[in-house]
Formats: sequence, C-alpha cells, structure tokens
Amino acid sequence: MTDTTLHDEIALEQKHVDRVYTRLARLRADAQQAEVDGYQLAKVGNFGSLVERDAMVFHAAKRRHVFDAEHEGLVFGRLDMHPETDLRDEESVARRYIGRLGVRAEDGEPLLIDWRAPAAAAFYRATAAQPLGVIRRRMITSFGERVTSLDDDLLDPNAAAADLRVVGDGALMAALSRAKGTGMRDIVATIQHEQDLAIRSPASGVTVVEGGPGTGKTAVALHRAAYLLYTDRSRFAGGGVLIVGPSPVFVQYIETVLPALGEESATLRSLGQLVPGVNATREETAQVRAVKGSLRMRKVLRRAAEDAPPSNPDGLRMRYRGEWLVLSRRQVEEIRRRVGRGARRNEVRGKAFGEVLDALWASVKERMHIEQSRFDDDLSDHEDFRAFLRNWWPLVTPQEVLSWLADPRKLHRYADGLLSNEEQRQLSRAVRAEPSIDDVPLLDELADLIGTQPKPKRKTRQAQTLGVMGGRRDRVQREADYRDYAHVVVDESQDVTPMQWRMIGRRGHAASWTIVGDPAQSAWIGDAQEPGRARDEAIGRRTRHHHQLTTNYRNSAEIFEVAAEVIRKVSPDLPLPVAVRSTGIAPVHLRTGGDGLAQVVREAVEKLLGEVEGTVGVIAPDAAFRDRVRSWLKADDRVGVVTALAAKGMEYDAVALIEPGLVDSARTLYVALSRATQRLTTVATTDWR
Ligand SMILES: Nc1ncnc2c1ncn2[C@@H]1O[C@H](COP(=O)(O)OP(=O)(O)OP(=O)(O)O)[C@@H](O)[C@H]1O
Repeated sequence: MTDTTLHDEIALEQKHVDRVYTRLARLRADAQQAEVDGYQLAKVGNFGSLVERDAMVFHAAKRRHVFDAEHEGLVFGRLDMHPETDLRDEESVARRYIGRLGVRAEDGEPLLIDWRAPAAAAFYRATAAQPLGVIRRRMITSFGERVTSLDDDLLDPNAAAADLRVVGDGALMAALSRAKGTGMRDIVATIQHEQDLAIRSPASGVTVVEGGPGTGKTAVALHRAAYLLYTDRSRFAGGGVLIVGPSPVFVQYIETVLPALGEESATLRSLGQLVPGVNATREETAQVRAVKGSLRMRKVLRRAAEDAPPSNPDGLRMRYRGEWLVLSRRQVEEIRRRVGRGARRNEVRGKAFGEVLDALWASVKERMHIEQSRFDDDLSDHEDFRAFLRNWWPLVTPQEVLSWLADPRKLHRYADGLLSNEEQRQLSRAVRAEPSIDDVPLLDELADLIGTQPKPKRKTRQAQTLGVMGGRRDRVQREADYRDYAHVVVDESQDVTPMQWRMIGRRGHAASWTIVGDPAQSAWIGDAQEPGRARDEAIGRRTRHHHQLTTNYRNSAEIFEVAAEVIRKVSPDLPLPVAVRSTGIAPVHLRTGGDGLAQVVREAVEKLLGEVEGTVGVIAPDAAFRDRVRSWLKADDRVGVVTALAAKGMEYDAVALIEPGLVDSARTLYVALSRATQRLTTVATTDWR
C-alpha cells in the first residue's frame, strides 16, 4: 500500500462522510422548524391543538436531540458486499456505511445505517471463515468531521475485484492503545464477534454474560441497552431500562456512554441509590456484608418490623366522664399481635386504633349511658388517648426500624436462632445513622414490610408520563420509586448480595434482564449458595441465554499476568481470558518500610502521571487506608483514589496499588490488579506475591 493509495481512499470516504453531515444538518434544521411550528400551534388555543402541540414539540425535540448529540466519528464503518446482497450504488458495488445513527437521503437512499440495525450486524460478525456476504470491511476513523485513517479487513479475497484496495492495520489495536478520559467510551466501531452475539441476544428472557476482567462485559451491557432501545423503542423506552452498577464512581464512569450512543431512556443507579432519598456510599467490611447481605436478614427484619416501638407505653389508663378507662400492657400487646400479624404496620394503624376503642368500650359500656359512636368520637379527640396511640403505634420509617438493630438486646431477640452471637455483635455495631450501601436493601425490605400510611389518592398529571415538554432533553419522567422497568441490566453481578437481588427484583417483576459478571472477581464471603438462589428468585423462570467472553481488551498482557498469578493460586482451573495487547512494559513492584510508605506512594503516582496521558487510579485496601492515601497526594483531576472494592468495574491508564497484602481476599486483589490499561505499580511494606 502506498501513501497515495491511502490518501485517495481517505478522500473518497471523506466525500461520503461530507454528504452524511450535510444531510444531518438539513434534518436538524427541519426538526428545529417542526419544534417552532409546534409552539405556534399553542396560539390557536383550543384543547385539541394543545395536545397536538405537545406531541409535535415532544417528538421534534426528541429528534433534534438525537441529531444534536455528539457525533464524533459519526460514520465509522463501511461494508463492501457481494453485489447481489443489496444497496447497489452507481459503481455496482453493494456497499453499506455503518454509523452511530441511521441517515437517509431525501429520496430514501440509506446514507448511513445505524449500528444496531440488522443490516449492520455483518460489520461485527463477518469473519474470513464466514464472510456473510462481506468482501471488505473498512473501519473509518475521524477527528471531528475529518476522516483521518482507514483500516481494512479483506474477508473474501476470491470475490474481490482486482482494483479493490485494502489499507491500514488494526483499528482495534489503535482503539485499545488510546488514552482513557475519565469516562468510558463507546466501542461501536470495534465491537467483536462474541460481544456482538451477546449485544444482539434476544430481547426477552435473561441474557447472562460472563467473562474475565476487561473482556468488555460492561461495554456489552451498555451497548445491549442501546440496542434494545433501538429494536423495540416503545417497549423499552416506554417501560424504561434500569442499569444497576456497584458504586457511584462506577456509575459516573459509565454514564457518559449511553448518551454517546444516542439513548436517554435508561436510568443508571448504583446499589446505594436504588431507594429514593438514600444515596449511600459507605462500604462495609466483607464480614458485615456477609451478614447484612444474607437472606437470613429477611426474618430478622420481619421480627423487627413487628416489634413494639421504643416509645411503647405500659398499657393505657385515662379518665373519661368520671370513669377510669384501663387496658393492661398484656391486653394492648395482644391487640398488636392480632392486628400486626402478616400486615404492614403503617397500613393497619387505623384498624389497630379501632380495636383499642372496641376493647375500651367493651370494658365500660355497661356503665356508660351514651352511644358507642359518641364514645369513639370523644376519645379520638382526647389528648391522653391520642398520646397513647402515638406512642403505642407510631408511624415508623424504615430508617427507624433499622436503627433498633443497633440495640444488642433487641437484636438478640430478632436474630435468635438466625445469627450467631458474633454475627449479632458485628451487625449491631455496623448500624449507624448514615446508611451504608448494604443497608439500602435492608431499608427497601423494611419499606416493604411496614408499608406506608395510606394516602388519599390524587390524580397525576399526564405530562409526567409523557416527558418534559420542550425541555432540553426528552427524558421520560418516572416517579422516584418507579418499579416497573421493561429491562434491567445488572453489572458486576458477582457481587450483588442476596438481599440486593431482592431489592433489584422488586423493580423488575415483568422485566427481561441482562446480567453481566465474573464469578472469579466476587468478594462475597457469605453462604456460597445464597446469591444464586436470590438471583433466581429475582429473575424468575425466564429463558436464559448464556454468553462467555474470552478476550481481555483492557490490560496489557504483562499486567494481566500479575493478576492471573493471584487468581490461579485460589482457582487453578479457572479459564482465564487472553490479553490481546503486549506493550513490553513490565509492572513495577516497590517495597518499602512503613515509615517511607507515604513518600514512595507520592513518587510512584508522580511517575505514573508522567508516563501516561490519561487517568491514574490509586487503589487502597480499605476506606481508612484510602483516606490516608488521599491525604498524602495533591488533588489532581487525573487521579482517582479508591478502595479495592470501589475499583470494581473501573479502568485507568495507570494504577498504583498500595499494600496489596492487606486487600482482604485474593479475588478482590485480582480485581484491583486488573484495572490498568498501560502501567501497574504496586507499593508494599510486606511480601504479598
Ligand atoms: N470491542 C472492543 N473494542 C474496543 N475496546 C473494547 C472492546 N471491548 C472492550 N473494550 C474496552 O476494554 C475495556 C474493558 O471493557 P469493560 O470495562 O467493559 O470490561 P469488563 O469485562 O466489564 O471488565 P471487568 O470485569 O474487569 O470490570 C474498556 O476500555 C472497553 O472500552
């Protein structure tokens, strides 16, 4: 290949790319005009035209937003197909351009095919062994609107015309070697065959994707969400797609990917954010997680939810019309048991109050010369009676009930026969005012057990479900505790605790699922069977489609070898992914005495900042250590200091792992060691390998 050949080919592709951008500008202008026309309709003023206006503005704004989205690398692929395949152009070569969205010329000719469309599948799936009608696959790399390079795969040399040119080498390798920004990038231009199969797996049922570190599970999950929204927009955008990730840093890392894919109907939440009004970030130790995450907590919480409140009075004694009205503690507790059994305490308060009134009336009715209704009315207004009710059966919040577990004596009653003394001790000490990530499913469970006070029903406005009219975005507004998602994506599923599965399951009763994870990266030390059981309960009996990813695209082979060494010690037979990129740069392992640690860490991080253009992750064994390490370092946008647990799912150009020997399990260490794309430095005061 000569430079002129490449130059000529680039010029040729530039012509097509220009045509696409020109057409896109036209479509954008049309959408803008439609929006303006929609607003004009409002001036007509009757109800019908207002509804029409809303619909028109809504759809136009939605279209405009799609056209406005960042379109760096809008056109990224071209397929030259066997002439009989389709889309003949004037040169009688069937060719398809693949891009981030679909664009048609005015006469309907497809200028660009959306990567999610069936016609684009061959771009990702064709191989030399199975060309699927593709003669040449071309990847087009651009900077802004300018085509900068081309990479071709000749898949069917026998069918290629003599003058067909093949240029470039390795778009995938080029993509993998690029420095990382702080957010994840989409991979639409270089999705690989096995990934494509998982992305386009059937929309119904449960798609389970497993694979080692860096195999693209997260990328696949997100692209799958975008694919589903494309294939059945009304089902998935209407019902919504919930994407659950392990931590807020992770959610931040991936949240830029979906808009880049042109999708806005997805809700991203970390496990600490699934319950409205709670945003938990505190991590528990592995021991406490094993207790809080265990299914045994269901019963512990049920007992707590049925317990008397701390304000419980010692029976009822009050004066009324010269008489003493008395109910013993035993009597009121008997009512509590009867009314509370199997019911949600906040929802049956009215019933409980009625029973107390009945019991009082039964004890004095012989001596009262009034109607029972009068008696009820008087007592309901009586301050002593009202004070009794408030203390005896207050409206409680999940947070309050959870806080009762901090009292060792109470917890002993709730956990009797369920948790060992040691587990009880750990649990009661780990219940604090500020909820941890593992408290969130407990709060969700309690909310389910205690219910809410029945409220008078109010009608919700239609606009809530239709979307934000004329707003900057076309995001559909859902109520805070929306639970009817059409699809649920669970990332890093190996670390979802049984109680978390229950919480996620409540939000996807009728959903189809995509579950991605790597069992080898699991930090769960509780009952090994429970997570699987809880997961199966959450997803039900839907058909499962299994996919295994086998290539590690993140780590250099040199870095992954260090991680692999660690996991092989605990799982010698585990099939590990193959790291495709070799850099020739060996990881650096530093040893120091305790006194010198801060200085060595500072120097190591400085050095890494000089060696890579992008991000540096500094990983500490636990939260306390993370805070110490933070205090040693200057703030820098390129540096993220996280715990080994919070590093789950994350990726950095370089990683400095501090005190690997203190990371609490080999599996978590495996996670921490497999986060870097280019450089890995470990700093230790002990021998850890
Ligand atoms: N086909 C691809 N083309 C280009 N880059 C890819 C491809 N597949 C994956 N990558 C890149 O590899 C890196 C790892 O991907 P991802 O984070 O999805 O892996 P993962 O399997 O979820 O990893 P882990 O389990 O370790 O968290 C990302 O930078 C991603 O963009």
